[in-house]
Amino acid sequence: MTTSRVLISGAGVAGPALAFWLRKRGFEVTVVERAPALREAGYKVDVRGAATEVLRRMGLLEAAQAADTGMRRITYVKSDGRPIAALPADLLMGRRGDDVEIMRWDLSRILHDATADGVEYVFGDAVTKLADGPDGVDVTFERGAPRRFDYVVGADGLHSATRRMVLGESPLSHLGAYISIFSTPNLLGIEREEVMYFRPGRLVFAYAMDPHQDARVGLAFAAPSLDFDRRDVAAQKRLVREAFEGQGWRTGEFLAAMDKADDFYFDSMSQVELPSWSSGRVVLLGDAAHCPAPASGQGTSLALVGAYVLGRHLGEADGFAAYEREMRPYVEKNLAFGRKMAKDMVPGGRLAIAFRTYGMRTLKYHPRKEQVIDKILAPMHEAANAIAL
Ligand SMILES: Cc1cc2nc3c(=O)[nH]c(=O)nc-3n(C[C@H](O)[C@H](O)[C@H](O)COP(=O)(O)OP(=O)(O)OC[C@H]3O[C@@H](n4cnc5c(N)ncnc54)[C@H](O)[C@@H]3O)c2cc1C
Repeated sequence: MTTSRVLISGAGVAGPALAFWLRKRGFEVTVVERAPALREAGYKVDVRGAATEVLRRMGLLEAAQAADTGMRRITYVKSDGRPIAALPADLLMGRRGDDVEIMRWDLSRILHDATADGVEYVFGDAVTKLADGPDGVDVTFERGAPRRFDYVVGADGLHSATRRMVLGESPLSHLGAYISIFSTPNLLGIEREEVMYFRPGRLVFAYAMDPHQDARVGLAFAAPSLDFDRRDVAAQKRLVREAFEGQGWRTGEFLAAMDKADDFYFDSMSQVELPSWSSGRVVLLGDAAHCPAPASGQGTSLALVGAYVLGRHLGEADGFAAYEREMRPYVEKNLAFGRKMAKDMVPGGRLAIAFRTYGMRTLKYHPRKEQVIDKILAPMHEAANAIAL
């Protein structure tokens, strides 16, 4: 029997994780990544529940834990910067057992390094055309020579080009908010701390691991679907400025830092919901198949678990159907959770903020705050564990 050749488009989280399992099964794996190198920009992401078990089975849990952000505290502030409440990060984020919070690039690097030997990584290229036939998929690249693969996997994120090529335009489900995130000097001098500030229809957050290193600032705001060019960064920065100008606390300084930031990220809080994740010999994975929206905090976990499940089934007669059958209920739970979180992430009006502020103030003194938080976060833990591996 000849070795099956698999092309994975995207070296984020899902792509290298799938490469890990396929290489183990003896596939010849190529990963093509549009960026010229592993993408360094990013934010912190969570690995929870079933996904931590996947990292353990990969033998990478310890490496991920060693790179944990070690965030200690979440502080809510008023417009004059005075704290409303400061609570332990693990408590508020509902961290359990082996859950990991890690910078996206650290995780991506760990997965890449674990697969660099034996997997062909091609950076700075992208698929332009897929011709799916009975004997394989003929793939045309932007730069490289055309090649034939037995299977192609689209692990190319929320705006997946693979998805567009095989399933046509599928509109994203906009959840009513936008989020931007970028690096700034650590203006607050914080260490292993996240600071949050709420305004009607707006959320500002800033976190840093080290007082001497850059912080990440996030600016999220409620808005109906906006028309903007995804390549026009200056226009996106203008949208964020319009939403946050004059909003108090340190937002003016953050906006000034945003203008200088070269790792500015901006996107809609959106989900991908598809009736099917494959067509012929092409299959989608991770955010490309089922982005649950950043507010869910579950995208990374879905990507890792999806890679594990697809890695077991790819190449079997009914492999894509089995992958989808096992993943669907877990994905649906997390999409539902993501929709709920997107509503809660950015507060509505002043009343909603007053309610939240009251909750945070009193929680600090609540004798059973662990149980209160556990109850609030029960749907997250349920979603994170809604698959038997
Ligand atoms: C602001 C923000 C905060 C988030 N916070 C969290 C969180 O707290 N917890 C959590 O679990 N998740 C979080 N996420 C989501 C998480 O980052 C994603 O769900 C996760 O990274 C999905 O992995 P992926 O590999 O499917 O996609 P991605 O990580 O997006 O990787 C896709 C890769 O494909 C590449 N690519 C794109 N197009 C092409 C192409 N045409 N050809 C080749 N390569 C291509 C990209 O450069 C990228 O490297 C957050 C996301 C955002 C945006």
